[in-house]
Amino acid sequence: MTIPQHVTKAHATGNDFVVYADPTGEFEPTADEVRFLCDRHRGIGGDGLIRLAHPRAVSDLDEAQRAACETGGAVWFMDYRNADGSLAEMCGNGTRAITLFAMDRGLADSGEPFRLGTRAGVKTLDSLGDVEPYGRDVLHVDMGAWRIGELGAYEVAVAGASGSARGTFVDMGNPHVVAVTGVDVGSCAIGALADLPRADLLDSTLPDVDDLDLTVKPRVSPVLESDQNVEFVRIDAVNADAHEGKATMRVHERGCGETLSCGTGLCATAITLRALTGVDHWDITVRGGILRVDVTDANVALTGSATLVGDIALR
Ligand SMILES: N[C@@H](CCC[C@H](N)C(=O)O)C(=O)O
Repeated sequence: MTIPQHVTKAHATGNDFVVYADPTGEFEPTADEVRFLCDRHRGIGGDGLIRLAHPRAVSDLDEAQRAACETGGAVWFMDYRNADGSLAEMCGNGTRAITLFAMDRGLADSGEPFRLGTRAGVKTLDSLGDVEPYGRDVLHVDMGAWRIGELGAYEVAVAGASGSARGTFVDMGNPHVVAVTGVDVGSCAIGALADLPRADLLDSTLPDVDDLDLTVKPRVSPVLESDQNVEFVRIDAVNADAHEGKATMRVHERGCGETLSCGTGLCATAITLRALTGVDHWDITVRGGILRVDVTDANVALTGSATLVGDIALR
């Protein structure tokens, strides 16, 4: 085994992880070990596995990535693996879960900003305590720079549903395609999807977000070589004067399937909604809770809770 005997189960708004600290760098997991630990029937169960290690102990990093950690003041690195054993560049919810874990283990100071290395650069986290409506142990993450592709350049289809939606590519360090599938006409100044300024690019004939079957991987065309995470979004409310909006999102993640929450997916969602509506601040409901996303031209910030569930001694 290249995993330690003691691991911890954690989650951040229902996006769940097996986590452990590896200060000596001797526990880099194999893909088989990740699949075993994340297996919900034969293992502990998780959408992914996170090893907290020093950058020099993460074998896939190149010198430039290690140097970026040093320059950015990141002593610790989030080595993230999807449940299927694949590596991912970034995990927004994972940054909060592993930072809470680091604070709990005395590896990070909850009164100070924590700089965490990731394959998508150094992220800075601040602990906010309990904050309504986001929950307990809320952390704010500066997720850094983002990039959006042409609006509606992809077609997204879902198993068992007729119709399709237009999807927009967003690079959050990891790849996302965001499909806006509807507007709650009751609570929006916008009357319908068709009233959005770029409606011609977004016309959706998919059912409501709540009615989609995401047990099967959605089809995205043209195909992305990187594969992708896919978000399905309903706009629930827009207050253009206050620059605030509310939305509901569901996600099918690359490397594990539907999850209750996806931090990078929430950021990709808010970035796409901002491009459509001009609104910068979004409260987004996912199956695992409510999170806040604040977007500027330069960066995007994610705010949400994290939870340590328990410590497990492996046999
Ligand atoms: N759940 C994560 C994203 C995890 C990685 C993703 N599945 C990928 O392969 O890109 C998040 O909270 O961002």
